[in-house]
Amino acid sequence: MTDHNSNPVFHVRPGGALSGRFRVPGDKSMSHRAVMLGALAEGDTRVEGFLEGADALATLATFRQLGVRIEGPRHGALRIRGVGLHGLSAADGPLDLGNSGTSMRLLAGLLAGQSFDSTLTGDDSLRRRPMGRVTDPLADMGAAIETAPGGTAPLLVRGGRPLQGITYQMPVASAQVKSALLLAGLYAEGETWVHEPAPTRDHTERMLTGFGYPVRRDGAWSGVTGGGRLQACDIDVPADISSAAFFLVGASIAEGSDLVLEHVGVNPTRTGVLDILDLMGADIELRHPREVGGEPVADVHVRARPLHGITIPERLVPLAIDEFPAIFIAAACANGTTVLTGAEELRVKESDRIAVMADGLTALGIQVEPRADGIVIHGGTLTGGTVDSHGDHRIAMAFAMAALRSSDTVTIRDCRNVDTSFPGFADLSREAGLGLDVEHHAPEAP
Ligand SMILES: O=C(O)C1=C[C@@H](OP(=O)(O)O)[C@@H](O)[C@H](O)C1
Ligand SMILES: C=C(OP(=O)(O)O)C(=O)O
Repeated sequence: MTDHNSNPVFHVRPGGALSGRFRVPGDKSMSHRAVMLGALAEGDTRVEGFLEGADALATLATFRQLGVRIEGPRHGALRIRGVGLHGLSAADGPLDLGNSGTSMRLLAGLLAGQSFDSTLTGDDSLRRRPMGRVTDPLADMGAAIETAPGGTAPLLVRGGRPLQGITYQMPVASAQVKSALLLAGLYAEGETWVHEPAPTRDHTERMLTGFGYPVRRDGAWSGVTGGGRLQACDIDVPADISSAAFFLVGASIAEGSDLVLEHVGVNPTRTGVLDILDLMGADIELRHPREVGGEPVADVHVRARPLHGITIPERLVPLAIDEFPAIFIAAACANGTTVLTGAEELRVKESDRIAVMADGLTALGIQVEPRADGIVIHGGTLTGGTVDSHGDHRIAMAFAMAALRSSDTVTIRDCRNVDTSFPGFADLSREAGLGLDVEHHAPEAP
């Protein structure tokens, strides 16, 4: 377990290979939604495979503050005593969502439909991220949400406002915006329809359907009608493909690697990383494809194979949006040049993932050309060196895998947030063959 009073530094020895068969922790997107929809349902919802990482735990703590009784998590199992769509009660203080953009944006929509006020806040990173993308369309529905100057958190979500359904075409392909509007739509008069400019993860739509709430889907449109009910159900959360991605890349780049990742969620709105690695020449095979609770799942077998640079098709960007830090490491180890465009969203994640990855790759001797909406990465030889993750969990884990191909130790600073999405990453990756040591640092005085 990570010591939350310290800011760990990873030291990763060069070389090695990854092998074994294991299951990475539960899907973060589905874990958030399981708690939210379970809380709003009538009856008890049992969840298995819940992600016990800080982001999903922030959502869970929020619903406890909103008066929902939740037992667990115990080894990924939860029992949520649903209170029904209108059964939440006002929290006794601000809701602190830590590092989690998904929690804040989805809750902005859900809480806009309540009879009471709520304040949503988070850490420094979350308080820098754009919230206007949800508060503007929610205002069109009749919500009253106050933001800090610049449209950032803290958000004061006023309750007791009647909401009306809207028809909204999203300017960015965002599952968080789509989900926020659909959740507000549960409380709105009439129909709420959201159009996505490119396919984004559809866990909200699938899970609402699993809870017996009708969702209409028509091409790029998703729609709900307010005033229905959610019926409790059982949810089996698969392993998170976004966490699996570090091992897919690590095993692809490290000669001699051979890994099986079990029970991975392979919803087609999430498998861009598999398509991109396939285009780069990776050896990845899906075994025993099956459907679990309305979500496709498979065991993923990966073996090392030389990769080559590619121009990443823009249509794959939203389908791999969280996997780019790992994909950039694959590109750095590939023969030739990889070009990414159409990915300006990476600049407003937990960190500016284009700038922070470009700096880290440069520090490890790789030639890169960052662009406003992407990056060009020239595959080369990784030296050792020190990189700063800027508190971004995915950047820390991506650079840990880079050491498999570096000539000297890779040191990664500011790894405290790895626990947000992947508790146990250090131990699991060590068991798989990574030479990772964790050094704990006391936090700096404010
Ligand atoms: O809906 C979700 O669970 C998520 C959607 C994506 O964000 P955007 O909707 O901002 O693209 C993704 O980056 C995030 O990690 C999780
Ligand atoms: C972008 C991410 O999460 P969130 O937006 O929920 O902070 C992520 O996990 O990579």
